[in-house]
Amino acid sequence: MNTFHLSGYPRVGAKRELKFAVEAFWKGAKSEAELQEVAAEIRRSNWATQKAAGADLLPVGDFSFYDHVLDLLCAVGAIPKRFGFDPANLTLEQYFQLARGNATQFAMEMTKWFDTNYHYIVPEWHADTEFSAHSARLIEQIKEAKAQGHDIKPTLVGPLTLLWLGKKKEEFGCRIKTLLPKLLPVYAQLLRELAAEGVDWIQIDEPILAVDAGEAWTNAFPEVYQELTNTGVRIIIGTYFAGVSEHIKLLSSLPVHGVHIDCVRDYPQLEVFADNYPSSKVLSIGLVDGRNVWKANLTKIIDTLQPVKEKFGNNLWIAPSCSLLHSPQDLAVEEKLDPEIKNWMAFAAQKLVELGVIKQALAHGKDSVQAALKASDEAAADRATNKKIHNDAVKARLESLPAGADQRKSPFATRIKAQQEWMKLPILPTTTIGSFPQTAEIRAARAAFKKGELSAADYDAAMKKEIAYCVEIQEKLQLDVPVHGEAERNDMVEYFGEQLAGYCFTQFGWVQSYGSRCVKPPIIFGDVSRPNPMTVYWSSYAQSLTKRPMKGMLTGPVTMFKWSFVRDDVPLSVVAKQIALALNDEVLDLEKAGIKVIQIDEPAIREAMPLKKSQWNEYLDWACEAFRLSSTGAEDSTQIHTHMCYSEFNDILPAIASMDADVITIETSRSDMDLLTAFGEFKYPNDIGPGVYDIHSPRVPAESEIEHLLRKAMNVVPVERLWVNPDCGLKTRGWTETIEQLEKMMSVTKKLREELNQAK
Ligand SMILES: CN1c2c(nc(N)[nH]c2=O)NC[C@@H]1CNc1ccc(C(=O)N[C@@H](CCC(=O)N[C@@H](CCC(=O)N[C@@H](CCC(=O)O)C(=O)O)C(=O)O)C(=O)O)cc1
Ligand SMILES: N[C@@H](CCS)C(=O)O
Ligand SMILES: [Zn+2]
Repeated sequence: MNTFHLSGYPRVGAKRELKFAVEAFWKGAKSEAELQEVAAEIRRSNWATQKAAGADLLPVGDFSFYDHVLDLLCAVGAIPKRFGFDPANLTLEQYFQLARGNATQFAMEMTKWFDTNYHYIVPEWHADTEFSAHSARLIEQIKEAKAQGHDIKPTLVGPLTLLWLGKKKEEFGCRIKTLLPKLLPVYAQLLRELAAEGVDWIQIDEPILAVDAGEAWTNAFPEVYQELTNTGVRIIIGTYFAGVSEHIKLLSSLPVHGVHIDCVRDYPQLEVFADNYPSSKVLSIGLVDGRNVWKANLTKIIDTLQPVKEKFGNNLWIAPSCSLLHSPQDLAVEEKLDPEIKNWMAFAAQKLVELGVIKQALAHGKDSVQAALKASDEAAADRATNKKIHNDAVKARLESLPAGADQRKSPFATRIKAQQEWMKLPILPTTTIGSFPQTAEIRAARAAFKKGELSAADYDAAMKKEIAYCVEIQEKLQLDVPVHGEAERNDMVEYFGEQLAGYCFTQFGWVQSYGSRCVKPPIIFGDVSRPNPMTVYWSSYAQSLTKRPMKGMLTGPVTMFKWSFVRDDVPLSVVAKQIALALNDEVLDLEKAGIKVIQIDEPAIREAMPLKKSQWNEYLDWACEAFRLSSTGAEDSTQIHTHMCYSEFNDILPAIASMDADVITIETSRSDMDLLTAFGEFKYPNDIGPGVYDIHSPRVPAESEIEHLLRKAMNVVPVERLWVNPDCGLKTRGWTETIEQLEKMMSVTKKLREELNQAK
């Protein structure tokens, strides 16, 4: 029999039960015991669903109250010393403080998990970081699963990937030389403790094999896996998100018991591994997409796997391409999706059923799953030809774009003069990134409106009241370029997805973004266009409340597709450019309505980069072209902003410059403006607004901290090109701290303006 296994499942609960329980615990409205009960019920229900679908080895270690990388750091005792916590006696309260900060300590940093919209907690590495094994939490969950009658396979991020993911907090040379000798025995100790608990198989994920991590990292694999294999557990190495064919020799020679490969992201590697990986070891093949919502083509998958089975026998295992953490949980609860489109989809629960069918077909032949294959074939055929997907006008518009259609009318030097003429901004102009606090009242009003308990007129009035308050606050603060605050938006991507043709959206398709925060990515199923203006109404209303130039706010084409589930029948470049043209309609309508400062956010431009460097240039060419297309045709005097956050941008500065936004605002405060230094050295040509404080914390920075960052910025960017703004949007903040933070930002700006004016 071919083992059906998986490495992870959505953990927030089908209706986000964990999110609500964790947030209640933080507020003191739920005890730890009550929170643990909710968590145990989620695990129980997840395992039961997996077992019912036919899974043979169920994951343990995929559940987390905040983040599984943070859990692993706790298990290997590598929590930052600055918190002063004892890793052997870490409480749940302290665990959350690591992730969220406390009165004296900043939260640990978080960043994107490879090319996903999931954020992990970044390990903090010092030369003197110490490690110690703490397996109790994992062992409790192993016992829990076994008590429920399950065969299990715990999954952990591997030691090399863990080291690679972390950030050196001071320069101490090579992490492999300094830290690996300390981590490895502890990691091995952890495995020995699991072996003593009766664990037979463990999956150790080393996704760094799929990125270009470099030779030093790959060279370390043999010694590490020799040591870990000596612990008595059987190891399958997990890889995903890109191919690992280039490491076939290394992977074949490691003394482990198997490997998992993602054949959705890299189909050709299936043949490479089928032909070259030793059949005495387990080859786990992921052909069911863990990163998207489309049904698998079951007939094709079974036909592909059959010859592999002939060579590998029971050593062929089947699994989703990666952890299902990145999938929405259950399509069955969706009541409002167009039934035809819904029939093309599979969420995590349905993907398990698909794997169950594949397993059955491999064991008993295709005839034994005839009905399931017929349904799968019909869905695939319908999706390939359905008219809902195709819009000839959209295709024709894209195909007939003239050469240079992506260029503004004049170069930046001319445009900025036309903009300065009417904007008359002071030196060091101030702005924010767009969103203001999404309060419980705003969310409740929207929930009531969606349920039909609040009329459209009352919802409209409630949002206008929020916008008016937001503008009034910015007037008082004397922010030079105000925003409307995005109160009417559930999310910066979903909001637009709801209004664009070619997109559909779910009621419950939540995916964890970080900690208790989730997003509900909309789904691009066909050609995208904009039937009606999307933001003009709200931006015009906001502009009517102030004489200052109101900044309109759109989400850019790359971020729109990257934070959506995307159709997989056309290249991403086509999807991005279709969205760009839809956004371009909006830009021109905003301009007509008198909104002449327009921000097109692209926070996902870095995360959308292919994991393999060899594919970067091709991606950057079309991604930057798509961005430029979205503002094409705008007048010189219209000022286009863009915004980026959450990522390192140093290595793509020329591409960012080629986007040719008049102003870019970027997250820089958490790296103490290091990123900006790169912008300065590169001589970024247009205006730039480096974030002067971190918006992820309610902490109000001291004026001296903001001044330090702003002075650093003034040293690397010509002062006439420099803007002042926070790092990112303020939607996760409360009003009290927001106002205090912005007051500090304004006060420092005014002080420096005076200084600059006196120096003239
Ligand atoms: C900038 N970020 C974003 C990313 N991806 C996106 N798609 N969007 C982003 O903004 N990736 C990188 C970062 C990640 N950062 C964040 C920050 C904050 C959140 C967040 O707050 N998420 C919310 C859900 C947001 C939402 O869609 N809200 C809806 C539904 C509100 C809701 O929960 N309603 C309740 C009832 C409420 C009530 O009655 O009071 C319900 O439906 O049950 C809305 O506003 O309408 C979260 O709470 O997790 C995410 C990523
Ligand atoms: N305009 C968005 C950008 C977030 S990256 C906001 O302010 O929330
Ligand atoms: Zn941002």
